[in-house]
Amino acid sequence: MTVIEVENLAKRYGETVAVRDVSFTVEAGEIFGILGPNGAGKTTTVECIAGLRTADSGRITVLGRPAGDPELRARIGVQLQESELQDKITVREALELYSAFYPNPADWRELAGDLGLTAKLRTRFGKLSGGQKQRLSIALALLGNPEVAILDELTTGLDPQARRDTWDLISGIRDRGVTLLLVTHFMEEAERLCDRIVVIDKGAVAALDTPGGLINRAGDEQRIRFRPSAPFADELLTALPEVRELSHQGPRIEIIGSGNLLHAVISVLARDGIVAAELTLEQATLDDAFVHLTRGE
Ligand SMILES: Nc1ncnc2c1ncn2[C@@H]1O[C@H](COP(=O)(O)OP(=O)(O)OP(=O)(O)O)[C@@H](O)[C@H]1O
Repeated sequence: MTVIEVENLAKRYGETVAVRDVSFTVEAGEIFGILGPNGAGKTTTVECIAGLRTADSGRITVLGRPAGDPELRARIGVQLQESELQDKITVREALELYSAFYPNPADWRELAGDLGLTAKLRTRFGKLSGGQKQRLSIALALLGNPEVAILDELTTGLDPQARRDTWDLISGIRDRGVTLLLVTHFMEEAERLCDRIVVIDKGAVAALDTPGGLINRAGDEQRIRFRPSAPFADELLTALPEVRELSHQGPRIEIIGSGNLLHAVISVLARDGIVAAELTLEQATLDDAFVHLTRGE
């Protein structure tokens, strides 16, 4: 079932074209990522989906209704960038206050427990750490028991451990049947969490694929480095169809190639009783794919 449908979305602020032409669909139960460089139009896109901004043209439906429909308010949970609360409000007060906005709120105590906030219920917002603030804003986005949650840059500013904890949390939210739309700058995050990713660049869709599919577009090039246990003739390896380049770097050898490169190289060396010590293999990453897709004009 399609949960979010965006068709030819366009939005400008005065002279600035924030979104030129964006289309994609999100299916029920997916974790769908929006990736793109600064100013690409990601936040504008999700704000239009959440009904917080009106599109200039194009069509957006969420759960079969037009974006902005009042009926959607309780069915979409939104955690947006810079959703700062007042410094003096306590965690408990914020949770109670937001609960009152919804007809069928989740049990805020349970949510606070799931998000590791129980010990902080009496703490004022201004005294929370970055990670705790982030977890509270996720809790507030989930208070209404939404069917769709929109999370914008949810782990920006978090340390690596807090980021990993948040990833586990997001997977847990999906397991409850919530469809998730994530805006992120972190490739590793997108790769780990998202079923599919749309890359937006300069207000338009640059690519839409699974993380693996995007990586494949960056090319199949691989780089192997190792120290051979005994000298051998370069031709032994350069004759392989998988090998494109071979170079010597002191005692180490670097090979660039594609296909089943590692297996081909190791098999040939093994035949001559040569061991490849200190072996490393580099493959294209989502970072490479991102740069490849959004590079220059
Ligand atoms: N309220 C606004 N008024 C005027 N221009 C805006 C406004 N909001 C965004 N813009 C401009 O629209 C463009 C797209 O901004 P948007 O915030 O949607 O991009 P983004 O991809 O979310 O960027 P970032 O990754 O930096 O958050 C940018 O050029 C931005 O400066």
